[in-house]
Amino acid sequence: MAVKNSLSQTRTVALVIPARNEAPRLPHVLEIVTSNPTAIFDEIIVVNDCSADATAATTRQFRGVRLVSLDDGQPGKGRALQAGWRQSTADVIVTCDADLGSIQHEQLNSLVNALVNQQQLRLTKAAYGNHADSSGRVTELTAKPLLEVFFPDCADIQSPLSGEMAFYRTDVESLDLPQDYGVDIAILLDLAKRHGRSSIAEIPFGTKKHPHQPLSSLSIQSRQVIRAILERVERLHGGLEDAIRTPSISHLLKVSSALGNY
Ligand SMILES: O=c1ccn([C@@H]2O[C@H](COP(=O)(O)OP(=O)(O)O[C@H]3O[C@H](CO)[C@@H](O)[C@H](O)[C@H]3O)[C@@H](O)[C@H]2O)c(=O)[nH]1
Ligand SMILES: O=C(O)[C@H](O)COP(=O)(O)O
Repeated sequence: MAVKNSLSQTRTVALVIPARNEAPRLPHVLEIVTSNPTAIFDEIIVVNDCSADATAATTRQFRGVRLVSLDDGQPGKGRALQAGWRQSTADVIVTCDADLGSIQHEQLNSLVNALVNQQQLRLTKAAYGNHADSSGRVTELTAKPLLEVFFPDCADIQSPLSGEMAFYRTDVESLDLPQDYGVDIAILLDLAKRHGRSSIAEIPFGTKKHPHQPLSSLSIQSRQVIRAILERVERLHGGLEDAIRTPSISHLLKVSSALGNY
């Protein structure tokens, strides 16, 4: 069921779903991705990330879905994703959260179709909502402000933290990625650095329906996202000191002094 691009090159596609304690929500996502005849996945891999619930048993109920189980007591979304795609030889990897109430198979197909048919693209990502009030809290309060300051080329990305993405397996295999929630923004920034901002495209996915974590959990997630961004400031800009001399920081200082007038 591999996908052909406009040059009739055949690409194999794997869907990787990281799942930690997702037994109640995973069946909805798996029903959608396994039941549609137009789906383009050669394999579907669920990575059960140290779950304490029936995530593994739930996955086994779906024929044709491969289960990768991590049970060393060191969970992390980034390492679950990487464990998933390391089990695959597919050309294209699609990632999708296990808890999405809003996912449609056409949306995942469109990530792959855009990637393989537009030669300049190396990463396609879901874009959710269309204004700050319909976006995520970590996205608006942590990721976007930091991107504006340190990576202004990427500041227009609507959903930099979306977990629904498509990319080439060989492209990400050589990246040094975080093991935690920093992984999505790290993939974005590393591929933007390697191939340029124009290699990334967002695909509208409408409104995201997913469980909302309490602030105490999002605070941890936020720290992980900050660490991933600052590590890239260090690696890509040569440290904060150099980044501070860039026009984006002077812009920020102007903005903050303007805000001081209120
Ligand atoms: O240790 C973990 C934590 C999460 N997950 C899975 O990863 C996915 C996303 O986790 P979730 O807690 O639902 O993330 P959100 O709070 O919705 O976070 C958003 O923002 C994160 C930070 O950028 C992204 O990683 C997510 O994909 C994105 O949905 C889900 O399938 C989880 O089961 C794991 O496999 N291991
Ligand atoms: O994507 C995000 O910013 C976080 O996952 C939080 O999302 P929420 O505010 O929709 O719960």
